[in-house]
Amino acid sequence: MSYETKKDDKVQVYSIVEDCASAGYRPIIHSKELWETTLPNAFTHYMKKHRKKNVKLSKHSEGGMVVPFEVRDDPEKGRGLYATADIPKGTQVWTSSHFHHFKREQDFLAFLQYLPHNVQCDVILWTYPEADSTTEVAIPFDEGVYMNDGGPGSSKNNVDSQTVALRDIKAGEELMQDYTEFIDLENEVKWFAKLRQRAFGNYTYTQQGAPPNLKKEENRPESHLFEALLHDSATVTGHMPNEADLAIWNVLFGLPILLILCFTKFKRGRGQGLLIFSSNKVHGY
Ligand SMILES: C[S@@+](CC[C@H](N)C(=O)[O-])C[C@H]1O[C@@H](n2cnc3c(N)ncnc32)[C@H](O)[C@@H]1O
Repeated sequence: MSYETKKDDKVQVYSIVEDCASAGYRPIIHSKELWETTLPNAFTHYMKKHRKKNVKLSKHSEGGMVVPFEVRDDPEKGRGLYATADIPKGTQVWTSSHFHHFKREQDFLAFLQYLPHNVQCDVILWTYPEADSTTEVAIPFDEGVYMNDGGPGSSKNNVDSQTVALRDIKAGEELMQDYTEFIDLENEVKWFAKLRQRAFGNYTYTQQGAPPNLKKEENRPESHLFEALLHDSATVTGHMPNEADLAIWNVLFGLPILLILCFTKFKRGRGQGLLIFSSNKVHGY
């Protein structure tokens, strides 16, 4: 869908998704490719073309989550971060080497242009308004974006606003923050609130809770096979199904089926084509 905004009194039209909550957006557990390639590439393209600057982004290995963790999909909260080892109180759990800020709507929209729609929805979900600014929003390009909110003042919060463990955290516990410590719910960045509203309707940070398609499996219309893969094998970091895994699945299962179908079709036909030719050879014609 198109999204119009004004820059220097000229109307600019961007192709930005506006209907993530209803249009079948699938919140998948992403492979490392998203953090290491897709998002950095989109950002460097945007900087080069729109800000006329070349940027050199820090390597993914230089920051982000710095404790052992896995990403799991919770039916209520969507994706979340879980400790896979005990974390002592006072440990830094995340560092901010991949943090990006956008002050202007047109910059954020220009950046989104370089992303597929599904990822645009994720980026809009993960971006948040800076607490001490009325114009600026921020997003890290790493798995830190999966950290959920434990609620204001709740004992579920075990990570503080500086991303330090507030108490000893046991392996298996979800890592949670109090969003109100770094998001100013009273003074949301207006241009971003509008964009988020267009993408997710009324499901905002102020109404705690995930958008319906984050919450319920049955609202995710696409492939059950992929969903099953996510749940069965994707919870441990480093063992998530990525594009390469899916390509192997396609070759393993798709190719034999395709060959059988082609073979049957050609055999019923007039005996032409590569498959019959090789089958002729096999049978010694
Ligand atoms: C930074 S993202 C966190 C990761 C997110 N769960 C996901 O699947 O990508 C923030 C969004 O997660 C959801 N969320 C965070 N904490 C939640 C909670 N305690 N209960 C329900 N939804 C929550 C809300 O939709 C929020 O806007």
